Amino acid sequence: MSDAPFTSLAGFRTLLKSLNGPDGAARAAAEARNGQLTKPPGALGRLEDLGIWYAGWRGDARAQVTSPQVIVFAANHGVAARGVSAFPAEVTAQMVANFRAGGAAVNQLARTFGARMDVHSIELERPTADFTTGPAMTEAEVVAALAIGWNAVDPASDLLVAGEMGIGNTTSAAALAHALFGAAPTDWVGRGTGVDDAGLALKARVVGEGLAANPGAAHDPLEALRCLGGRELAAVAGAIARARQLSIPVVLDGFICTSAAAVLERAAPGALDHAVAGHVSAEPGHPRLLAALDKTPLLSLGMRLGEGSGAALAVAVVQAAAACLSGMATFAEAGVSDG
Ligand SMILES: O=C(O)c1ccc[n+]([C@@H]2O[C@H](COP(=O)([O-])O)[C@@H](O)[C@H]2O)c1
Ligand SMILES: Cc1cc2nc[nH]c2cc1C
Repeated sequence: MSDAPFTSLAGFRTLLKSLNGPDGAARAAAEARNGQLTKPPGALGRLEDLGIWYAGWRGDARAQVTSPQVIVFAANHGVAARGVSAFPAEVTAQMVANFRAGGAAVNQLARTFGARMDVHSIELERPTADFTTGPAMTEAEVVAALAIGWNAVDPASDLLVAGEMGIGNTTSAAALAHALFGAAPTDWVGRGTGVDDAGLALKARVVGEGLAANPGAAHDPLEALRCLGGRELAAVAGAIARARQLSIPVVLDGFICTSAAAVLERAAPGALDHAVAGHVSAEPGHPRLLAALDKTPLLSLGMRLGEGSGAALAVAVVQAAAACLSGMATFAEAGVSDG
């Protein structure tokens, strides 16, 4: 645990502008090693780029993924009272209990790939304000949530998944994406947990109302997070920023996680260079968001659960990429004739 080195959005913005890059020497060594491994050049496809990317950020040409961390941040949204979800807001707290008991999908995925899992429930009894009537959070509230995410990252971990749980948060994520990237509200809304056609139309109206009620959100990504986001989205953003400071690569999850991450990239271009898209969600705004961020997902399995599940599954792909790059023999070592 650490005390977050910011106490205001201005402080967080300053920090984002001074982020570290990957280790160029380790990356170059990984590239050179990849070129000598016992396979035709490029035969491991994207796994090769992924392994080199991971090695560069870890500062070790033979880095392996041995201590991944999955964190699930949960919070409640005032906008849920507008009827934008197929499920009642109580489900957020009920799912937190399920995460803690080990019964959710993400628990099984984290365990399958040897990841530590932590759950941070953020003031569930105090939902954010309904963003169609004004800002969802005060500056103190959004900074506190960013700090919860920042402090949740284990410095000893070597890969991070920041998941989320919050009934109503696909509407918040759509509003955030709309503020960050423009386009129409209908381009960003989807069925979330399963709303019907009327629910989908309501979500688009609510997103439009959110921008109208918070005009400053369109001009400043961190202000967009404060006005349209939620505590779990801010915590996801804080955790991803902290991972960057610790040189811990990140696997992004679905639509909500990616919208929170997008705040960082819009506030400081390059702020997501240490992150890969774990999967593309069935939520229709997600492929659009990934395209805007120039990220190609590792997996496309039609998942739309959130809670870090798609990213936890993609941890296996990053583990595999790092294992090949670090563990394979070179042509010289194996006595295999090269081409
Ligand atoms: O990750 C995704 O792309 C995703 C897509 C749809 C729904 N979810 C999850 O479902 C919840 C939000 O859905 P909703 O309908 O309440 O806005 C929240 O807990 C998310 O984790 C997540
Ligand atoms: C049951 C349920 C589980 C979830 N996990 C993440 N978001 C969720 C939303 C619902 C409704």
